[in-house]
Amino acid sequence: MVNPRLISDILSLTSSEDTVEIGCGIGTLTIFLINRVRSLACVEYDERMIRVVASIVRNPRFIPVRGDALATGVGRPQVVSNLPYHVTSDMLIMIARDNSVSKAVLTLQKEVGDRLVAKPGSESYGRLSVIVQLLFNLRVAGVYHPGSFIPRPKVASSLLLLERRRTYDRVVEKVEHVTRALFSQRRRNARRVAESRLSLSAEVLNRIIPSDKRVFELEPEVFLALAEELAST
Ligand SMILES: C[S@@+](CC[C@H](N)C(=O)[O-])C[C@H]1O[C@@H](n2cnc3c(N)ncnc32)[C@H](O)[C@@H]1O
Repeated sequence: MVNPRLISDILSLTSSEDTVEIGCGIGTLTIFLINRVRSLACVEYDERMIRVVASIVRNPRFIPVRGDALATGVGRPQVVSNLPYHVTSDMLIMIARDNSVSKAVLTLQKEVGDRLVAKPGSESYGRLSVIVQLLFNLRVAGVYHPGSFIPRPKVASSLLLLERRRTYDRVVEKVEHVTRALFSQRRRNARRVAESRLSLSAEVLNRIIPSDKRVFELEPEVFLALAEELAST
């Protein structure tokens, strides 16, 4: 990350609470973040990077951890990350499932950011949009040119702020199941797909799913209502 505007935008969204940075790299953001938060743990997969960052950020409030963030989880109220591109979706689901996280300040590919904030009926709307929108209030805080990074990616990036509005619980776990089942046939009539993929009665499906909607046109609350029915059976 080499764009000072992006770094300052991230810092301005970050609160002072205990924080985890996922993937600190050589510490470009970390050296500023440590002065902004009460304590900072960094989970970094690459052992060489963690050695570099540990030698640069010499502060008793800094805890460098060599590990896979998908395995360690977050376990703190705030997470800040320029997410590793190859595991962005997995990281988002991990953060969504971790109720210790109340706030996330995330840099990710613009295309993924667009998917997260997408509205029902749009091409970008999908599983991730539903799950993340049910759990968080979210907004795109900025869009950044590929030259903001070295090496330079092919695509632009977005900065997203996520603030938790709902706990991940048994019902949201069922939302994961419902969205997986229905979005496998996103353009088909939602009731027809639900009849074949969910173990719910026709009466329940007819009550919850509007007859003329296709899967990708359903509001997040419809997936939630289906999940609530499944969780109560
Ligand atoms: C996109 S780079 C961000 C580097 C730095 N924070 C910056 O913005 O310049 C992502 C970092 O995540 C690390 N990483 C990749 N997979 C990871 C994982 N599963 N857990 C923790 N760190 C990971 C990579 O080694 C890399 O340093």
